Formats: sequence, C-alpha cells, structure tokens
Amino acid sequence: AVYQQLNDLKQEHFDFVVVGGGAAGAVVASRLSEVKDFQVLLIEAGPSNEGVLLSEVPFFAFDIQNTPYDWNFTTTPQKFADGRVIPYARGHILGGSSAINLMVYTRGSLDDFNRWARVTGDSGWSWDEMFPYFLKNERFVQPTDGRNITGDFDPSIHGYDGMTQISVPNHLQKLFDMRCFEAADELRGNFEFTLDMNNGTLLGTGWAQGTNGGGSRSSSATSYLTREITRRKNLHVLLNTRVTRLRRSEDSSSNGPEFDSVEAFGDGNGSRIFQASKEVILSAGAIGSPHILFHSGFGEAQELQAAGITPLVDLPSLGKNLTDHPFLLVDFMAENTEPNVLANSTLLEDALEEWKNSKTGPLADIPTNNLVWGRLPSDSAFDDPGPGPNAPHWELILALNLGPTPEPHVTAAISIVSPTSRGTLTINSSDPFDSPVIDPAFFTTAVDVEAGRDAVRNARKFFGAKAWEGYVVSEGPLSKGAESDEELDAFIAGNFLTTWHSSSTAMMSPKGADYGVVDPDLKVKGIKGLRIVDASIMPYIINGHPLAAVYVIAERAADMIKQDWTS
Ligand SMILES: Cc1cc2nc3c(=O)[nH]c(=O)nc-3n(C[C@H](O)[C@H](O)[C@H](O)COP(=O)(O)OP(=O)(O)OC[C@H]3O[C@@H](n4cnc5c(N)ncnc54)[C@H](O)[C@@H]3O)c2cc1C
Repeated sequence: AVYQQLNDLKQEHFDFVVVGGGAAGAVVASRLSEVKDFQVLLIEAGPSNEGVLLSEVPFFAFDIQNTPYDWNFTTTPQKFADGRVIPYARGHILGGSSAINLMVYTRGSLDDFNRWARVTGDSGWSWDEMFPYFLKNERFVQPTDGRNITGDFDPSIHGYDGMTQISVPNHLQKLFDMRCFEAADELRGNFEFTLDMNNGTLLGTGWAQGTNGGGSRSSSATSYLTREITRRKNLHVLLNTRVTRLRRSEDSSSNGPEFDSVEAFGDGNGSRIFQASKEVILSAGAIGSPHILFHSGFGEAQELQAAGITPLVDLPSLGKNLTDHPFLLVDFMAENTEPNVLANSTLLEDALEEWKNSKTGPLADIPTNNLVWGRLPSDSAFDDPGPGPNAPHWELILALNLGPTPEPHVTAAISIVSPTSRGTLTINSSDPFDSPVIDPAFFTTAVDVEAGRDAVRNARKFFGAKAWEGYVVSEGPLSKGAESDEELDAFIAGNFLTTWHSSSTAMMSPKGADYGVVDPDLKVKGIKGLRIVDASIMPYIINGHPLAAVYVIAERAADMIKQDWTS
C-alpha cells in the first residue's frame, strides 16, 4: 500500500527498511517485495509522483527544478568559478531524481564497468556480467510519432520485457536533426555516426535514447512502483516522511542488524521509529545517504565532533569522493523555421493540448534528440582521464531552442564526463534538517579544464560544419571571441553548472580494504545488516549519464539481498 502521511502506517516492524524511494530505492523495494514472505517498508521524503504534470511531460524536464519536487540544494562557492555558488537539484518526489531528470538514457562504456570490477575485485561488476541487468531493467518501446526507426538504433542490444521504458525521440526536429547527422558525416573523427551508443562503446554522434515511453516520462516510480506492484500486501510505501538517523540495536547479541531502527519525521506530524529484522538499506542518493550516516555517527571522528555529533563508526572515506560532471551551455544563433514552443504561450498551449490528447508532438520528447561523445586528442599532454578507449571525455548534448531565449538558437550543452576532480560532502551542524555541505570541486584538476576547452572547441567545429550553412548564423555572445586558453577558461569559469550526476560519496572498495565505505556486496564495512544501494557506491562515476547504471546497481543488489535471505 501507499501511505501519504507518517501516521497512516500502523506497522512498525519489517524485514527490510529501504530509505529513499528514488531510482535505486524503488527498484530494491519493488524487487524484494516479489518474495511474499518479506515485509518491505520504503520511506520517501517527497510526495507522490502521480498527477505531477511537470514530471510526466518529458519536455518540461527543466521546469520541475526549483519546485517542491526538488531538494533545492546549492553548492559551496566554487573555487574555479571565483566563488560562484551553483544550484544543485535532486529529486524530492517518489522516483527521486529519475522523476525530475533530463531522461537521457546511456549505459556508460564497457570500460566503466570493467574498471569497477578491477578496483573492487568483484567480476560481478564487469560489463559482461552486468549486461543482463540492463536488459532486465529495460522495456524498449516505439516512439509515439509512429515512424520507422530502422537504422536509428541496434535492436539486438535492447531489452523488451523489463520495467523502465526507453525510446528514441518521439518527435523529430526535422531540419535540425538532419543537419546534425550531415555534420557528423562531414566531420567524422570524434563525430562519426554511431548506430547505438548503448553498445558498450560510447563514442560518436547518434540518436539520443530516453527513459520515456508512450510520450511520458518513465521514472522508477512509474515503472517499479505501479499501482499493481504497490498493491502487494508485503510492500509498504510511506511518503512525505524524512529519515533523520539510524539507531543502534538495543540488543547487541541479537542476530538482527547492528543498526536496526530508523528515526523518521513526517511533514509536521511528529516522529516514529521503524525497525528492520533483516536489513536496513540506504537508497537516499549520493547526497542523502551519507547525510543520514553522518547524523547517525558514521564518518571521520574529528569532523563529526566538530559538527556536534558523537562518533560511533569510524568511516573516514564517507563523503570524501564526491564526483560529478560539470555542465556548460554554448549557444549559437540560428535562422531556423522550427518553432520555439517554450518561448511562445500560444504554441505551448497547443502543444500541451496535443500531448494530453495523443502523447505526441514536441512535449513528448526529452530536451535533446542527438548526442556527440568525444575524446581529447590522442597526442594530448594528459594521461587518459577515463577508464579506457571506449569511454568519452566530453559530451555535446545537441539541442534546439533550449530554454526560454526567444531568438532562434541551437545549443551544445557540454558535459565533462571523465572528471578527475574530487569533491566532498560534509555537514556543519548536528541538525539533520540542515542541508549538507556540497562541494563538487568542479574543474580543480588541469585535465578537467583542458577537457572543457577541448569540448568548447569541438562544439564550434561541429556547428561550423558546412551542413549548418544558412542555418547557424553566429556564436552566442557569452562565448564568442574566447579563443586563447585563458579566454576559454574565463568563459568556462563564469558559466559552468552541474549535470546533476553526483556519485561516489560512499564508494565500493575490495573487501578488507582500509578505504572505501561499502564492500562489493554493498554492505557497509564492518557493520552487520546495513547496505547502501544508490549512486553513492560507484567507485568511479560513469563516463555517461548515470541513471541506467544506478538501475543495474539496484537490480544486482536486489538479487544479492534475495540470495542472502532465501538460500
Ligand atoms: C536535474 C537532473 C537531471 C539529470 N539528468 C539525467 C539524465 O538525463 N540521465 C541520467 O542518466 N541521469 C540524470 N540525472 C542523474 C540521475 O537521475 C541520478 O543519478 C539517479 O536518479 C540517482 O539515483 P539514486 O537512487 O542514487 O538517487 P535519487 O534518484 O536522487 O533518489 C534518492 C531518493 O531519496 C530520497 N531521500 C533523500 N534523503 C532522504 C531522507 N533523509 N529520508 C527519506 N528519503 C530521502 C529523495 O527524496 C529521493 O527520492 C539527473 C539528475 C538530476 C537531479
């Protein structure tokens, strides 16, 4: 059942308590409740996703930020940006960030997963062993415009019976999309056409695939927590309830979890304690999970004491390895005939009407149809910052009329996907309702800055191709004229944002290692009955959009947990 408020739920004891109903938590709770004997509680801080138009309509993806469905965090002043503070969205809704994100579906490269296997000593994290989980997660569907998509993707590598709906664009921007592929054919090299960027080699130019199906967003809530699933008698989904701390078991001799209780606060209606007899699973995300652990006494003793918290579990790596992809918009003014729906209220009304009637038209689409993935030149002075030759260093998310600028324009939204900068997540108060301190430390290594420059130069090369003659007119005013390294650095520093891909704050390391937060089976080191299952456990960030990786982490975790408790 789904409970809207803390006191609607009467039961207090469960086999599993899953904290955070985001991308990973929804998967874990859904899969564990397939075992009828397991009593599963899923606690989510945010409200239901049902009927939230800003989440359902793919093209409104940017508009849901800065609403109550977003935690509305900000970063610390960023050094490379001369102290600028960056808004840092995270989903605060059932489905978590999968219900507010931009829906670009990329699995990452085979090198990403093989590096995970290498650095954790667990071959189960390798590309080959994780591949079946991609298929288990995925339900590839046809786009709603009914066109023939032969040649737009590789049907042999997709899943058709899974949970999350994936599709290629639902609505073509004919003049724009065509030129993207003409430019790719003309330029080759980094821009070479790729039939399917989800085949393990994430390089070149191709059609974007999105976590949307039938013209609507497919989040972990719409796919793993359908009404049919939440009707299960053994699955309890508690909304609008924030977990503040884990509590140590009062019975240390018991066979149950060492931290067997969670303290939860409802929206304005008090607090309750819920208990797990088998495991507590933290899935509150790369920001939320460490935040709860700090307030429960996990972390580096001195840091905890400085915040007024009594240290209980020495875990110096917690929050230390925060990794994210910096983001930068490079605009080019264009003469095009395709309408800017978001900038014109009449067009927007018509488009919304069309979407409501048939789930077709521009609003059925995610904000990009085409992506380019490239690498630093092979003679670059820097060592490869990524996991191997199949992984990109930067991405150009190609978009038409992105954002509300009324003048026709095209955008290369750059994401630096192989960052070597490492930030921190910490706390500076003992009040769990205070926001954590988020410092992604963007662009604090020379190679990340070089990747930024290289991406801007490649964005210019792309939109400078002959294919854009008569369409792209000039570079936008913010980046125009920035040619030297120093000028480019000033443009980047003044304008970069986040791609919202925070990860690695509770990284996996080999069993027995004296660093890291969880073992390869995702159990918190040295603690019985506590796992972390979300983006925080990635030892390295995926060199692509991370949601698909989070889904397969959660699918594998659910299998591992089931196996531990049913065999
Ligand atoms: C704006 C935005 C755009 C993005 N675009 C893309 C994209 O296009 N493609 C892609 O692949 N990835 C994208 N991502 C990243 C992707 O969505 C995340 O990597 C993924 O959702 C992380 O999954 P998670 O389970 O770790 O955390 P989340 O999905 O964030 O889930 C965490 C959940 O825990 C809940 N929670 C947190 N703290 C508590 C607490 N104390 N008590 C109870 N509940 C709590 C949160 O409310 C949330 O529901 C984007 C993210 C954002 C925010």
